[in-house]
Amino acid sequence: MVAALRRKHRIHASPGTPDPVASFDAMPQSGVPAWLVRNLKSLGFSQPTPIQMQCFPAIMSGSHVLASAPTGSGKTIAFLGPILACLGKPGKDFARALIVDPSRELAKQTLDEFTKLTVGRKWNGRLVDRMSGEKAGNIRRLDVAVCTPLRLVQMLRENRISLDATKHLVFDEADKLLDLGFAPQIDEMLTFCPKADGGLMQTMMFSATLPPVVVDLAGSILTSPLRISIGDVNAAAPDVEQKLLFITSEDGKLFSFRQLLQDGEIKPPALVFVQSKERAKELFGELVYDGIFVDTIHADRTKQQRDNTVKAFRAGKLWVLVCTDLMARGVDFKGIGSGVINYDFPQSAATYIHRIGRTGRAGRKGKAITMFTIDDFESLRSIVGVMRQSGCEVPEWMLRLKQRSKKVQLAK
Ligand SMILES: Nc1ncnc2c1ncn2[C@@H]1O[C@H](COP(=O)(O)OP(=O)(O)OP(=O)(O)O)[C@@H](O)[C@H]1O
Repeated sequence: MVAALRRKHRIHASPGTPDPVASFDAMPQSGVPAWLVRNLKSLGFSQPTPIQMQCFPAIMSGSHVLASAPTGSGKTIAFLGPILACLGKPGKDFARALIVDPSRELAKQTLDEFTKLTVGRKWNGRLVDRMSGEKAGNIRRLDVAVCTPLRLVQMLRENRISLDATKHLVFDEADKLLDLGFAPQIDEMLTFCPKADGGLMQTMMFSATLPPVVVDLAGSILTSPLRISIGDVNAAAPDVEQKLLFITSEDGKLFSFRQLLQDGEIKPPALVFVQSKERAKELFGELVYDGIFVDTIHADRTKQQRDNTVKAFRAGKLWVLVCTDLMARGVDFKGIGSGVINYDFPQSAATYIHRIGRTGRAGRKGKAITMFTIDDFESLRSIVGVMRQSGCEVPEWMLRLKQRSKKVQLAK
């Protein structure tokens, strides 16, 4: 029966992983508090997603966990839920569980999910950022702390907070946190974590993409982790229709984008990814004069501006949100149906998977359009690989372009 359940939901688990739970109703028998199951159901969820089925018992067993599942498949609750079950009830210590997210937007969203899960109960959760850091010495009780690496390390370095009471640690979007941009901060933060029996407290890593090099790296941080994956590893979410759009020159992108909007190919709200903050500012400047309700999110915008923009987009007050890869990871916008546009070509298959994963979430259908020019030919192959793996037909003309790309490369 367990094997059949795993097969049905494409759950892969390393030997020794406890049996998955098939339904919310079965959860109390395996120690999940009744109030938590009630709250899960009152969110309108009829059954746990596959990653939740497997992660509740795996995390509640106390093991370290390395887990991957498609974008939008409910990974946040897959770690928050069992952590709350392990913590049992609100406590008196600081940061009993610590969730590390690569962006402030994602950290805030994780906290929102915590708030929904614990509604009606006296749990404490908060974003541990610079502001709360100033007051951090006064915060005694904190069940779940959510943070970004930079702020966390700053506060640890300045001895304003301590992780001595932390029992559960989650690296959300683990491959992003372990890549070059964040690795020094993660290394440093790990030196502040108390060790037991030579290892870290229960540590868990989650992402939709875990390339082999990250799995190796994770192996040096985690102790005998249970390895859990749903479906194909490093694949796009199954409910996203993926399209490629060839644009003859960079200048043609804006015209094509306007055309896509006009033809209804892109239906607002739309999330438009560009490569840099300069590109974001440039495109925003163009679209704002078209009378489109547009805004932008990139690293140069203040915290307040970013928060307001996310709020406005969520409330349906913006049609188009132009953003950098800052928004590629984890962010959950419910209304995006046919509106993820890669205006600038993603630099890696992982970035592509996460960007287009902003749509087609939680069982809803989605559509993503990726523009490319002759300058992107060299990167095309890995994205076409992801599309093929998802069962997309790669048109004949694309295959011809790939041949041309070889010539282009040779000509260089
Ligand atoms: N059991 C469930 N049934 C239906 N919807 C769910 C369930 N669990 C979570 N969701 C919803 O699914 C959406 C996606 O969840 P979440 O953001 O956790 O995805 P994710 O797997 O972390 O995605 P990403 O890899 O992009 O970060 C959220 O809106 C969440 O509330």
